[in-house]
Amino acid sequence: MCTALTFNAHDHYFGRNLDLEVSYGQQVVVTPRNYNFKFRKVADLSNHYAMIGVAAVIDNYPLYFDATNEKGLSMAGLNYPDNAFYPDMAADKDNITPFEFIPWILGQCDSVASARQLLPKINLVNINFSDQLPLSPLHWLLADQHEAVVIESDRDGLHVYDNPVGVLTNNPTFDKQLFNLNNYRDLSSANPQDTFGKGMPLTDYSRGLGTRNLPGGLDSESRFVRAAFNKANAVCADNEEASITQLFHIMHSVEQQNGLDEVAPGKFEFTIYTVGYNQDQGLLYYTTYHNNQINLVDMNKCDLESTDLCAYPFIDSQAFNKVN
Ligand SMILES: C[C@H](CCC(=O)NCCS(=O)(=O)O)[C@H]1CC[C@H]2[C@@H]3[C@H](O)C[C@@H]4C[C@H](O)CC[C@]4(C)[C@H]3C[C@H](O)[C@]12C
Repeated sequence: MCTALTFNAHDHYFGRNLDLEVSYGQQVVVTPRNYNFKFRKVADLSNHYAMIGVAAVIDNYPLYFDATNEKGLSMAGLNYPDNAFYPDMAADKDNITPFEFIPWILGQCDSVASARQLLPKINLVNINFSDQLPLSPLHWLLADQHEAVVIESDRDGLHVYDNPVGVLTNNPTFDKQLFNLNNYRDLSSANPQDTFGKGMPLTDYSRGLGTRNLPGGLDSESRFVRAAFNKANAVCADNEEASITQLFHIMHSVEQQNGLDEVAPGKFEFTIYTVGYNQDQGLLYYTTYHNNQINLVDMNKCDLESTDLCAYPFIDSQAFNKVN
């Protein structure tokens, strides 16, 4: 499972946890403006917006899991099993494969508003990257500094949902996830009033009672509610360090600890990495499961006019700050 969300604080931020039991050799990858993006069924994009993100690079092609472009538009693909449906070719549409979707949108759009112009023309066509890397059942969170949408390709077509909470996890469909928040309207960062009933005075015995019914599970509905609540109530000082620190606290509040989510006998899904993008400055911050230190990659330190990908392997081991 995975979680992605937007967070507005000192600047505008976009976070994503990748929860999985296997690695695809992903790394931080900057695609400069003149890298030639090949597409299976539409014309190449030889000049496009530069982007930074997490990708598996296969045959010099960046298979992005999540990314942000130089205009601050961010996008992440999250698992959407049993619901995602990718149709056959459609003659009257732009036939984009699911693995090309992030480059197609981030390469050409500077905002959600401009992506809204392209989305109705897109058919997410059922073409594999390769036999070894078959189609992934995904849905996507797409966000700029001002708004977020969720894109789901279901049996009945492509849905673009406005996302007022700026959060996405996995199943069920996004409209159901959003409706489910109504069941939690009593949650509060303040201790609740005693409304239990007459003749039964109850004690305010602990701080935090307003969050007692916040779901704690790792399932996708619980993480959706927890991420939405934690984000909506987050406070932090108005600077970059405090904003990034707070974003990573929110992301880690829905992370998967190794050992808690068994997906096959003796095999556990866990939060392999957490990324936090500063959308205004082209920065990618990350932690990995084995490295709590927040690491920073700045896309502007790569030659953004180049034709070649610029890749940085994850630093995936713990560095203790030795005090004595
Ligand atoms: C599985 C990943 C999503 C994380 C997630 O939601 N996991 C939870 C699993 S579950 O719900 O609990 O079953 C997704 C996110 C991005 C995906 C990758 C990207 O789409 C890029 C390529 C696309 C290729 O078609 C398949 C390999 C792949 C490299 C994908 C493998 C996998 O499907 C990834 C890594």
